[in-house]
Amino acid sequence: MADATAAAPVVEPVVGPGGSLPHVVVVGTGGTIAGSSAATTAKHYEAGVVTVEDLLAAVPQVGELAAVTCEQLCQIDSVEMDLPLQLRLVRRVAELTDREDVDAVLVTHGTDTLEESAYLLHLLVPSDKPVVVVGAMRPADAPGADGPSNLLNAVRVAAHPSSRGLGTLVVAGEEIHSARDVRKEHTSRVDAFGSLNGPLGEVAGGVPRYAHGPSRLHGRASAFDLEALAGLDDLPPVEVLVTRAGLPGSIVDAVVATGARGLVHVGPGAGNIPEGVARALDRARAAGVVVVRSTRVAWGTVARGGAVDDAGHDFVAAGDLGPYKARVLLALALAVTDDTARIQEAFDTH
Ligand SMILES: NC(=O)C[C@H](N)C(=O)O
Repeated sequence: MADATAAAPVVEPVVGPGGSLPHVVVVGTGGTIAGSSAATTAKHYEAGVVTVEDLLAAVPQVGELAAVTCEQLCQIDSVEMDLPLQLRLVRRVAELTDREDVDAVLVTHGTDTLEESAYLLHLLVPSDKPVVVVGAMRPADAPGADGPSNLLNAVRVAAHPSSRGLGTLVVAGEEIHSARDVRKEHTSRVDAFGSLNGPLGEVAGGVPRYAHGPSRLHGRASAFDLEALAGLDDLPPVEVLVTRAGLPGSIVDAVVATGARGLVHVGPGAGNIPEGVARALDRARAAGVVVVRSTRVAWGTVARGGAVDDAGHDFVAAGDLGPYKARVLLALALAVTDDTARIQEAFDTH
């Protein structure tokens, strides 16, 4: 299914003596959490097959925590996610959090690009209401499927008042990560996600417990205003270019020729750049392309003026933001400005 929107209550809430339960809207986008092994013989399983209503119906315990309604924004393997669809997701979540009768929004999403969609939500949704993104590593019909328990924990997080004001949260197993810091760091294990400085908190005894809050600006406090992007169906093109030993500068020129307005360079170590590539990146910069320097190393900071003279080249240093989130932030920044000082500030604070 490519694109459908439906809203129907699927889990009858059990209303306790204290009054009504929080209203959580679950927006389905597909992924392995909605995957099925029975749906294909050509590969291990097909992602994005089971509807979000059916996913929720398999976890009746959520009815004790929240009044849940569901809608299906799309039904895809998250490898197909792109910025136009991610913008649609952000706008839909913002509309929902704006509604008085909605207390929190939960997004089910494939894990492959979950961190990029979650980061865009984190930067743009102007609300203190909890926004939670959740996926799974095993398809819904696999033995030991992790989707149902992840979904239950995600509802626990979304429905709890202590989750307010923390931006977009990613629930993986018992862990609650900030969308800004989380990354998928394993191809197949159930505990596939991690954050440089650990999760914000965990679900223990059925309750979210936070050790600390998100480190950077998000939502209403971020420099980005969703309303200012009204009318934009896409963000400016930004490419990610990985340096390997002996990469010819002509590859950089070819990428620039595609019309890229921004380039995230993924270098070894602390974002190092070979001389020939640096000359090509200088040509790109002279042509108006904004160059962000990032690293192929899993974790750590690309410090401004560290491995490279960023001021001399007029490059932007990505800090500890990985290359794929750097692409998201640069695309968003380029929708507003070409000024590299302002873009560096955005990288330092978001
Ligand atoms: N575990 C997963 O969700 C992987 C799947 N390919 C997806 O991202 O949609």
